[in-house]
Formats: sequence, structure tokens, C-alpha cells
Amino acid sequence: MKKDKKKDNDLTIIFRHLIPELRPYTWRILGSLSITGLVIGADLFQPYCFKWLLDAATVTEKYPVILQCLLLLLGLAFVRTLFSYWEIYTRSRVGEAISAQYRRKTFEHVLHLPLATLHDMEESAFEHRIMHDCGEIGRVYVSSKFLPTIANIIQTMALTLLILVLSWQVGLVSILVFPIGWLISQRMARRSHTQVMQQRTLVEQGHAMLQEIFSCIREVRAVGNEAGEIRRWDNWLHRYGSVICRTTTQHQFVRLTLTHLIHWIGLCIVFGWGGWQLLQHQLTVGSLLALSLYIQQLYTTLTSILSGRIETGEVANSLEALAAVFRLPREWPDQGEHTRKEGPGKLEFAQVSFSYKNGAEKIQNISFTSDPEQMSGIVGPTGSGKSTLMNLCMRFYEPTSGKIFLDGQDIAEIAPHALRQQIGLVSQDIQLWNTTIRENLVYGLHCDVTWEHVLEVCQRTCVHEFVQRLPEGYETVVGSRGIKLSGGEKQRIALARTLLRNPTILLLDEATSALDSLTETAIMKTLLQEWGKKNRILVAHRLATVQEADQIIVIENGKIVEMDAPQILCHQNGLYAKLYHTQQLVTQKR
Ligand SMILES: Nc1ncnc2c1ncn2[C@@H]1O[C@H](COP(=O)(O)OP(=O)(O)OP(=O)(O)O)[C@@H](O)[C@H]1O
Repeated sequence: MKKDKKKDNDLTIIFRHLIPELRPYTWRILGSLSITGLVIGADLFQPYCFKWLLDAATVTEKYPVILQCLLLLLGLAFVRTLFSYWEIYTRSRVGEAISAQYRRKTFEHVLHLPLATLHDMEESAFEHRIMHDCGEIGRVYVSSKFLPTIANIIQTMALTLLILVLSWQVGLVSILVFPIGWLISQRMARRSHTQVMQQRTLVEQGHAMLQEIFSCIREVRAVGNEAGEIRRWDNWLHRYGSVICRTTTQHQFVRLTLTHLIHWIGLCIVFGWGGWQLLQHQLTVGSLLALSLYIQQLYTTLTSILSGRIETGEVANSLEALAAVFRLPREWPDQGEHTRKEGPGKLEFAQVSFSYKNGAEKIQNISFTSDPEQMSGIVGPTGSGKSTLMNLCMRFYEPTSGKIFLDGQDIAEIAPHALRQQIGLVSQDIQLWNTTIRENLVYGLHCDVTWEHVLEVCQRTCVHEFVQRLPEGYETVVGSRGIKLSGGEKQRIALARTLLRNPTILLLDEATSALDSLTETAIMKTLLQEWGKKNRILVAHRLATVQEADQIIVIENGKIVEMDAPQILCHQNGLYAKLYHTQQLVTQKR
């Protein structure tokens, strides 16, 4: 995902992108912080109890006070434990709610991105945004860093005040350590931002690689390249390992150094100065103990603030990555008319040209009309642009020039959502959901259909024929992407699924290529007779599939080279006749 050239400071990124998103959770955050306030209160009270206890033992020598202080401390410990549980719970709830809000928003946005945008991206990138980055923001950052940091800042201020009250000289000197720590952490935060970026890129590459290997597992097995893939994976592991090792070492080093160094320096100051004040009888033993406990607490909160500061790089990266996703323009509902009255389904291409991003023109100046009740066949050599034409009809891509009209209306003025309710596409690459055949058949149906109607369509598309032989019939689970079905079975389900939506225009892109001739003939008969009122456009390599078509459009290198009825074209000396005779020859030889 592209990033802006000018880099913002990570705190600026957090303020710009995260804070506005927290607004709906203001009350929940305030509730969580109030509980944190109770925990802080208990922490602040504890050293004072010890001071009273020690002063009672060394100065006033009152044993009952010691017992009272001990009871108070034990009570405080139990109450604090309860408050802490409640605090962690409310904080996690806020964090999870924010993650869920980001996940919902990102998922919804990605679902509405144009196909062209989705195809340009690494498939796993969006998955990573939704699963990792959204979790990073809410669960990791807000619940365990952002809210604790606010609490730590409040606690730091209270502690500073208490220390100053107990001994202002010790207080002032011990606070001086903070600016030094802040400077170190600012520097580390900048470096960490870059390292986190490297880490993120590597993680995404790893995800993409795994996804690719597992989706191509048949090919890996077929060519026996398991060793090659293991080498590729090892290579990634090696690169990832060294980046993680470097980042973790630096993080841990800074965190430990800050924690130990600051603690030690702080304690030396307290006991050095405090000891001297004790000798001068300006401080009691109880006050010295309370001071040292407060200083310990102060430095613990300070180091949490500082290490939290170093780790802001990670969440800033996630926020920036999500902001980049949100900047990608949506396909719908911003464009075109949302609802549309159904027409007869006349489709007209008027001088349409198209090129994929930064590429040569794959469709050049194409004009043709396909009328209702007509069957048009599109044929041509592989790579000539037939599927691209289908994609343009569906508005998966926009023509670079020219227009496509549906019943006289430019499809650029119709919202893709409304357009696609009228056009049914069965594409070459059939995707089935990993669920039952029944659920696959009715997937995405907007209108109510009876099971009898589903069965009727299944019979016409020869689905019923193979499903009834399956032990679990329509309740058979088809596996991931329909892996448990044959290519022809998948095609039949896809065809039935499209016909159930009852579109006005049917686009069949090699939709029967995997069927045996008998099944294909039966389905073509249905298309000709039962669905004869629809505008049907068939892309086919096998010319027998389109021999009953009213017109054939022959495409070569993105241009229409011939267009007429098949009976006429096969007697001309063009590309269609050449393809036709070659296929006949091959069939005769067999
Ligand atoms: N998403 C894409 N990005 C860039 N180029 C593409 C994309 N999809 C297809 N192409 C290119 O566009 C050209 C036309 O492809 P298209 O799939 O439309 O051909 P086709 O006639 O349907 O081929 P086939 O008969 O093999 O299915 C090809 O050169 C192909 O490489």
C-alpha cells in the first residue's frame, strides 16, 4: 500500500487518525479511567500506610497503630486486586470495541472497492489490515498502551506532588531524570518506526507466500517442488528472524536500560539525600520509606510512559496503513442510479476501448448490439479480450473510451449494484463457498424462491442429475472453493445459481466448457427454449456451443474482425471459418 512521501510524526498520526475514532467511546473510556483512578488511589495510599506504621514503631511507639496499619494494608491489597480485575476488564472491552469498529469499517470499505483496485493489491494485504492492524489499534494499543499511559500520566502527577510534599529537594532532583529519558525514547521511537515498517513488509510477504503456496499445492506436488518451496520459506524465515531479533533487542535494551538505570539513579538520590536528612533529624524513617516507595512507583510509571512512547511506531504504521485503505475510492454507492426499473435487456457496445492499468489497449473500438430474445456468441483466439468484454458489461472495469448502453441508458449512470441485479454472469473461474450445495445455490438471492423452483432450475441445468447420486444430496458440503466437485459439476451449480436470480441478460463465459457433449446439449436446449426470452451472450472456444446463436462476434487482438450469423460466417473465408474447419477436422480425426 502506498504511503505519503512526507512522513508524519507518529504522535501526529495518532492524534489525527485515532483520537477522532475514540469519540463514540468517550463514556466507556471515562468509566475505565475512573476505575483506574481507584487503583491509582490504592497505590498512592500504600506508602503512606507504611510511613504511619514505621513512625508508630520508631517515633510514637504505639503498637495498636501498627496493627491498624497492617489491617489497612491487607484490606487495601484485596480492594486493589478487585479494582485491577475490573480495570483490566473495562480496558479490554474498550480496546476490543475499537478493534471491532475498525474491522467492520475496513471490511465494509474493502468489500466496496472496485475489482480493478482489488486485483492490483496483494490478496493477503487486506486480510492483514483487517486482522492484524485493526487488532493492533484496539486490543494492543488502546487497551494496553493508550489508556494505561493516560492513567500513568495522572499517577505521575499525583506522585510528584506527594514526593514534593514529603521532601521537595528529593522530589526536584528525582524528577530531573524524566527529560533525559524522554529524549532517549523520542530518538528510539523514530528508529522503531522504520524497523516496524520493515517488519510489517516482511510479515505481509510471508502471509502472501503461504497463501500462494497452499493455493497452488497441487502444482507444488505435481512437479515435486516441495524442497524448492521449503528453501523459499527458509529464506523468508531467515530475513524475518534477523529483523525481529534486531528490533526486539533494541526495544528490550532501551526498556531495561531505562527501567534499571532510572530506578537505580532514583534510589541512590533518595537514600543519599534522604539518609543525610535523616541524620539531620529533618526526616523520619517512615517518611524515608514512603519517599523511596513513591520514587519506585514514579519511575515505574515513567518507564511505562517512555516505553509506550517508543512503541507508538507500531500503531502509527497500522493507522497509516488503514488510512491508505480508506483513501481508496469505492465503487458503490457513490456512482450511478441505485435502483432501476427492469427493461427488456438490450445491450449495446458503442466504440468501446479499454486497457488495463498502464497497459496496451486490450479492447479496441468495439461496437455491437445484443437484443432481448437473442443469443450472441463471442469467439476468438485465447487472450483476444472476450472475458474482458464480459467484465466491462458488469462494470468490473470502466471503458477507457466509448459507452455501453443497457436499454438505451449508459451503464456508467447505473450503480453497479443495480446493474448487476439485471445481468447474470457465469465466469470461467467458478468460486463456490465451503458450504452445502443448497446454500451455494441460493447464495445472494434477493427474492424469495420456493424449493420447488430451485429443484426445477436444478433439473434444467443438470444439477439434480448428479446431486441425487450424492449420499447427502443438496446438503453435501462442497469443500473450499468447491474442491470436492468436478469442474463440470461446479459449472452446473454456477449456472443454476445465476439462473435462479432470473437476470434479464445472461453472460456465460466458457460456462459449459467442462461439460460432456450430452450435458452441454441438454443445457443449451434449456437456454434456447426455457430462457429464450432473455438476452444471452455466450463466450465459447468450442464452436458447437454457439452454433445455434443468432449472431457470432469474432474477436481478434481486442478488435471485432467478423460479425454475422454462424451459418453465414462458416462459408466465408475468415477467422470463424478457419476455427470452424479446424475444430471439425479435429473431431473427425478423433
Ligand atoms: N487483470 C488484468 N490485468 C492486466 N491484463 C489483463 C488482466 N486480465 C486480462 N488481461 C489481459 O487482457 C488480454 C485479454 O484477456 P481476456 O481474459 O479478456 O482474454 P480471453 O479472450 O477471454 O482469453 P481466453 O479465451 O484465454 O479466456 C490478455 O492479454 C490478458 O493477458
